[in-house]
Amino acid sequence: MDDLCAYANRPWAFVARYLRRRIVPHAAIMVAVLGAVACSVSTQYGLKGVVDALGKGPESNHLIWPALTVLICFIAADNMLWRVASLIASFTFVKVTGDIRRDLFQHLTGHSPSYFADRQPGTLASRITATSNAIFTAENMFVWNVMPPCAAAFGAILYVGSVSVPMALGLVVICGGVVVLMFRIAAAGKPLHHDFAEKAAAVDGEMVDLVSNMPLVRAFSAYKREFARFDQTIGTEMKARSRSLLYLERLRIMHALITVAAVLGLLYWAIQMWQQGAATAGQVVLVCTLGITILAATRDLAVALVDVTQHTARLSEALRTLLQPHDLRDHPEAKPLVGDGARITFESVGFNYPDGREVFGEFNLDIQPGQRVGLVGRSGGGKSTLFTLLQRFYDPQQGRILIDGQDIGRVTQESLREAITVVPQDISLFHRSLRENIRYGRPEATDEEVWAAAEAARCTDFINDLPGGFDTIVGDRGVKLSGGQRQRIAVARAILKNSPILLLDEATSALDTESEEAIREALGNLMKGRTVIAIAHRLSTLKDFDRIVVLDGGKVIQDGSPDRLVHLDGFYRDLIQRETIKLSREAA
Ligand SMILES: Nc1ncnc2c1ncn2[C@@H]1O[C@H](COP(=O)(O)OP(=O)(O)OP(=O)(O)O)[C@@H](O)[C@H]1O
Repeated sequence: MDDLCAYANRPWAFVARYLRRRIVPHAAIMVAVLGAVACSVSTQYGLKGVVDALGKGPESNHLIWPALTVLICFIAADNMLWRVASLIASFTFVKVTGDIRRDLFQHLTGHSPSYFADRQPGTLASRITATSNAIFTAENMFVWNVMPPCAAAFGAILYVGSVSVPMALGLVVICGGVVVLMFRIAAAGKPLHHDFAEKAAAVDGEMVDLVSNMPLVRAFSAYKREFARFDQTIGTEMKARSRSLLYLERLRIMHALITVAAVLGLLYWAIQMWQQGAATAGQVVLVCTLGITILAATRDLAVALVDVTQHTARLSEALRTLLQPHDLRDHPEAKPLVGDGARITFESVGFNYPDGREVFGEFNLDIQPGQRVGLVGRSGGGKSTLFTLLQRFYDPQQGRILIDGQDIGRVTQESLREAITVVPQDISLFHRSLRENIRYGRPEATDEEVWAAAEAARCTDFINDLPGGFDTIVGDRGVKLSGGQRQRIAVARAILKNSPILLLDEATSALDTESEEAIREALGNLMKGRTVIAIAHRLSTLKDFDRIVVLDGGKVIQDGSPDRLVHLDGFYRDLIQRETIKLSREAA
């Protein structure tokens, strides 16, 4: 796939890319439509033949039947060609929408967390749909509403030329002038259409944000507040939409006035020619019907043109947002990471978030293969940032991060992510079955392997109690499971992934003793034989580690084995004392 970002500001080139991919059916549609239009315009010429034959009186019977046959053939071919075109279009246009959605979705998944942090997920999803819908509508409009009137007007002008060349030339000038004028006025309305496109995307984003936070809205009884806020967002979008539509309507009215005047002029001219004996009655009828064709054609063209302008605005807005370059790309010479025990080294790392907030100045940390390191420290100390840097969600501005001696900025992102498993605090589960959620760790795992991972993660007891067992659907983000159960599913998924490095962000929420015991055992199984860095909150977890690192303000302020640190004044001893007091209070 060529780089989609090149199309961020070229909506028409983007559309052309997908037309080229399916060039043969598109060409077939065009040929069929143009053929149908030619037949449709020729129908009026056939009608002229019939009128002229009738004008010669009842004795010209031999002229009427051939003229009628020609007319009927044109009508039949016209209808048949339309059906052929619409049959091919019904699968070609749909396939184009599939191609577009697939490519945009693939590009979207390559963005870094900072891209997603700055945007609402709902607006991104809706922009993908809006883009494919806009192109689907534009394709349909072009083929059914723009091309036929243009071709019909062209054919009609040719036939008018057969009656009077100056009349046909006059029509060319008028039609050309009208189209140029419409284009220019339509282009001037672009800011209004762009404004509407942005507001429409905001409504989608707000709606998804609201739906995904429904439990929060319910808990705070915030329906009225949220409804008022949503009402306001919709109100703003409706105003923008009305402004955009009114502009288009003004354009149509202006067009209607010009074309009515032009056709009246044409008729007057034809009647004058008839009065002077320079045209037959059939030719006057021909000019009359062709004039109406041209009127209808330029009106349809104008309507389609302005609608396409509005769709183009939505398309450009969506492409500008979606097709931003990926800020984390593989280095041109990136090689897959070669595992060798999983030693992790932070070497003079300096890092600021994109908003300029500095987290690490000159950070150094060396973790030996197979070592279990507990990260502790005050909130905001940089523990989670250390995880994001190790997964290369951001690149440090200074220094290097190495795994087994290889700079993570120089290895492929895929091999890096394969080497690291993360069990986050906020567990994400898909709205799929338990089996699929666990198997997510390794899609090719057999049922037996999935079950063994579930057993090692102490999941099987509760899975057996569920009505659907392993095939139970866990609900949106796993709402049908308890916090402890969700964690154990995440552990099973991580066991199945079986990567040499484990990053663990321990949940802070209190668990009952039984759950805590089950999770401790599950984590114990998961940590075996891996290099582990865990953001740890519980005393029971910390005692299993080889080393504790205390982070504060992006610096290591304590580093050593739990046994050593417990005897030194400092954050770790305070933490142990605080938790011991808490536990003894709870026991009392
Ligand atoms: N995406 C982000 N953009 C900008 N600043 C951020 C971002 N994420 C974190 N920060 C800032 O970076 C600093 C370190 O945050 P980090 O989440 O690493 O701390 P932490 O030690 O994990 O805290 P906690 O224990 O509360 O989770 C904080 O000041 C935080 O506000």
